[in-house]
Amino acid sequence: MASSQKNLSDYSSKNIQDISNKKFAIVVSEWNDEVTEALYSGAYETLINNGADRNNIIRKNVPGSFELTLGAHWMAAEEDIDAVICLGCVIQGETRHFDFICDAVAQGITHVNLKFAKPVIFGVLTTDNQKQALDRAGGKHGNKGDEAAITAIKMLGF
Ligand SMILES: Nc1c(NC[C@H](O)[C@H](O)[C@H](O)CO)[nH]c(=O)[nH]c1=O
Ligand SMILES: CC(=O)[C@@H](O)COP(=O)(O)O
Repeated sequence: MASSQKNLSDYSSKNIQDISNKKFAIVVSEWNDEVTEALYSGAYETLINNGADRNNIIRKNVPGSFELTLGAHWMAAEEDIDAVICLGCVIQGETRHFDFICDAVAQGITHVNLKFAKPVIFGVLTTDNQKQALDRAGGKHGNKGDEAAITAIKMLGF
């Protein structure tokens, strides 16, 4: 279902467990930072609004989305981290570089989930242009950062 049919910020708070003692790492790509900062704000506020302690939210930056995998690996390896949220924005350019980055990040983050058996959330926008990205970073289609945070919370209640 396209984001135009299901707002990224619409979620049910039913079955949300107590996360006051859960520790979250948010790894944020610096590429397209107008978008990724909006994603971070959404994720952070959604964690707080659902009961997370602000002292239990750690932010780490990486240069680009390709580096999200290693950043997520380092954070997931920390014993006291319960979940990792990866936030990035990959926008199509003139070449196939977009395809390689998107595939590498999706595969890489999947691997970190399985290696550490911890929720490592793929909060990465992969868009044709900046407008699509802004629409999904607090615009008309909601905020993928909200979605990523709720996904982390729900996985902790698995
Ligand atoms: N073009 C985008 C990039 N490119 C940079 C890569 O993510 C990576 O940092 C570089 O290849 C060095 O390893 N990154 C994004 O996050 N978004 C883009 O649109
Ligand atoms: C996703 C990218 O790496 C892309 O923005 C780079 O642009 P280009 O494909 O024009 O080199």
